[in-house]
Amino acid sequence: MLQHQVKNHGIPEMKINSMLGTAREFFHLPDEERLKFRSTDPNSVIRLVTGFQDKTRNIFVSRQSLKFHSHPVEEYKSQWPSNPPSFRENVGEYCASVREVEVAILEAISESLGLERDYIDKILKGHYVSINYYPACQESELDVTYGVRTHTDPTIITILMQDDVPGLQVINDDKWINVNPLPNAVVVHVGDILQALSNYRYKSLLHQAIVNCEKERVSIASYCYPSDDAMIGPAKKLVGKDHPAIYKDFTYREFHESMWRVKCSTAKRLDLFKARAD
Ligand SMILES: O=C(O)CCC(=O)C(=O)O
Ligand SMILES: [Fe+2]
Repeated sequence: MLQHQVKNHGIPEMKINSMLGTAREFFHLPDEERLKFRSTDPNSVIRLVTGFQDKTRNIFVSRQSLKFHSHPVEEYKSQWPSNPPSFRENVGEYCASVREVEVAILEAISESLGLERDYIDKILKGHYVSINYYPACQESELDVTYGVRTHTDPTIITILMQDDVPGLQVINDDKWINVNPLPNAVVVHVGDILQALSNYRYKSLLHQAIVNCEKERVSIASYCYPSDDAMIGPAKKLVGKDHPAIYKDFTYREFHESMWRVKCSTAKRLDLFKARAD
């Protein structure tokens, strides 16, 4: 499994619509209201990231995103925006529902690997949300404007909810394919941590988002990640004579730290933790 759209996940349609509506409202607020959350510190509890020019490739990355910690909801809620007034309630309810889906999927993944059902739950810590907003772009900017550049997520899994505007693309046999939104479905991506932990049985997904000239687009990414001290090398049960360990043991803290320190394409991020240099 690289990526799946999952329906009947149990998140009520009403909560999905409220979440997407609140997200849109937030990004329609006046600049000064949103920019209060701007920060370049990746460790801040909440931060707004705005569009920027990637000079090395001469492209404009148009995504704006509000990124924040969200589990447990009660611990972080007071630091979330109070404008629009529905934000804390709608986002809190959505996040609590997503968490349940996340745990169920992680249990199924653990079992599919022949590990104890709670193997991944045990190292699970947080849940980090990125509310992504892609303004409609001008036709003339199409060649130079990206939504989000090609990347893999530094997560165990990511649960992505998109509105009804297409934009997400995933790689399949070296070709980009569109993941057109299905009503109320969530997209589940495998992230880098699951790739390491599963000793490459699951492979993290290369994806990107393109922009649309007719309509703005909103997506909600829920990133599920381990605690700082969690060991995220291959599970011992998945290593043997026929399956040498592809990665060494490392902590999530080491991974996270190197992610910000070492400038390399996200697809190469895990190479730093390989058991043997090829
Ligand atoms: O908006 C999308 O479809 C993709 C967003 C994404 O890849 C992310 O937030 O990591
Ligand atoms: Fe992503």
